Amino acid sequence: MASLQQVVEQLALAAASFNETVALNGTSPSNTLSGGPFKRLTAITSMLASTSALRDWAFLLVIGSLFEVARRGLSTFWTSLVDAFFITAVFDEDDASYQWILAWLSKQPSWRNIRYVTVATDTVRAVYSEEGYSRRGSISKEPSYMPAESHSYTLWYKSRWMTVTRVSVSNHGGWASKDSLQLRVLSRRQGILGTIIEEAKKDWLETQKDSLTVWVSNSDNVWVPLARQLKRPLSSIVLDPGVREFLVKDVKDFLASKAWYQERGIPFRRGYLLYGVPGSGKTSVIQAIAGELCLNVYVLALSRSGLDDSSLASLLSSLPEQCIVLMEDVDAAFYHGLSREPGSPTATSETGARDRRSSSGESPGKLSLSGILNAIDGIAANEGRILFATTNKYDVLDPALCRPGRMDLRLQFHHASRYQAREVFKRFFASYPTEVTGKDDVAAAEPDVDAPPPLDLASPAKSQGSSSEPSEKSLYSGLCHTSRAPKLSIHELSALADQFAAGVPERQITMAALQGYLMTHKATPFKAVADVSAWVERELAEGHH
Ligand SMILES: Nc1ncnc2c1ncn2[C@@H]1O[C@H](COP(=O)(O)OP(=O)(O)OP(=O)(O)O)[C@@H](O)[C@H]1O
Repeated sequence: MASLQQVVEQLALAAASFNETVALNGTSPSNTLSGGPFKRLTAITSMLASTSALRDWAFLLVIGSLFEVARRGLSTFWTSLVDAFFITAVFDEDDASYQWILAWLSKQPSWRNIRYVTVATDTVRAVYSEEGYSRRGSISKEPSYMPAESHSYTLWYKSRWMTVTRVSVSNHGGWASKDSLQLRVLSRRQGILGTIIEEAKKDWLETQKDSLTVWVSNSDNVWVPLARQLKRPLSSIVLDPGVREFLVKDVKDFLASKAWYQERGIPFRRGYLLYGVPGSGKTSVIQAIAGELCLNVYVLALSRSGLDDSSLASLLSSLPEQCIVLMEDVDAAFYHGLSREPGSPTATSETGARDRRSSSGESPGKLSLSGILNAIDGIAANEGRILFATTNKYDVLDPALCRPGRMDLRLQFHHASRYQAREVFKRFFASYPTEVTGKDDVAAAEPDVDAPPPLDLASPAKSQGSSSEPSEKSLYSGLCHTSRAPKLSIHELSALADQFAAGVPERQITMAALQGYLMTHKATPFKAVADVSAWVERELAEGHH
């Protein structure tokens, strides 16, 4: 060890005189090679190479190696100990089980006592308690507590000790990060994990019962949740008689027929093409069906730049077993210069589409028609999915896309019929929350506990004409419009709805436009009826339809 000390001293001396020489002479180190510092360096080198110094180096090496071996041994021992006594599970953010575990955690009594959390208020990540849904049916942004990043929590579950750690791993050079939850339960029985996951899934479904999650694919071609939406009641969709019921029955039948499909060797998939005028309810009916059947919606934008044949196939094959895939405006892909074969020149596009795209600076997609067709019904396409495609331009679509097996059911949506106009009016001004039920008067309607006492406008004689409607001033009285609007009996409502429908020409106005018009008369049904003809004239003159 003495020689080591000498080496250190020599090094210090050499460094000091080296600095001195450079500072005084302003010479570069190469100029000093023949001077004192060089001699000292030579002395150090020979000392380092001497037998005693080598012995000391070897000694240090052995000590260091022993320490490292001991450290690794301890770490392996700890890992085996943990493996022997703990069950460890990792839940990745990309997987549905991640959300289940978050929902489950929020319900654990010991979770309420944690003292360091990340607060989430966005509707996708946050795990809402039952109270998170306000009584009026909207998703309130109540904060929920998520595990903080890189922090470990200790919990007790069924008298078992467990830890929860949220880890965030960054990728793409730190631009993106991916979360995972690590659960470690002190137990030798693996069944405990199954119990937790079962319970977590149940809790999650419970929090989801009034809402559905909309997923989109991100630039990495991975499904990510975009939004949680309250379910839209099916009854809010007004189509011609029987159409809505037919569609829902068909989807339900499909979901219940897995064995039937298997027995006959038919791929268990079904595709629906809803086409027709914009604003006729295509998207709305899909949303309502998803809510009715508790299916999440996976939105696939074929015109998204960066989407190519292989990523489309992998996205469609990584869907959960029962879900709705929504390809909105499926014509957009064709319009934007879709090629028939991978790498071939555009075959189905309108002339000049590619030029338009390059001049607009849009990045060229590598999606081909055969890629889309393969993704929809190829060998890798997953089972049990329901595909809904919508378009306003049926003629642009390639017939191969529309054939049965890909689009099993094609449904055309039109401008509003008089029937639809009547029904949408009834829905708008019914003073009870559900569908028009045939109840005779408002007294039979369910009481609205939040509303102030109803206005006394029930008598038809009194309610004729604008005098029965709330005055202009009352429109801004601060009451919600449902309490400002006159409470109409079922007979009054029917009569008004008939008058309204008579003012709407058959199949010339869209449902969206009708809805927009009624929105401007939320509290004034009589005025809505009185002004409808004039409004229709204006709409048609302006060529909106
Ligand atoms: N049949 C309908 N019943 C009830 N509401 C409707 C109906 N059609 C349209 N609406 C209303 O009009 C608006 C637009 O409807 P939606 O987006 O479903 O139409 P769309 O046919 O999908 O239009 P686009 O082709 O432009 O996407 C929504 O707010 C919806 O509530």
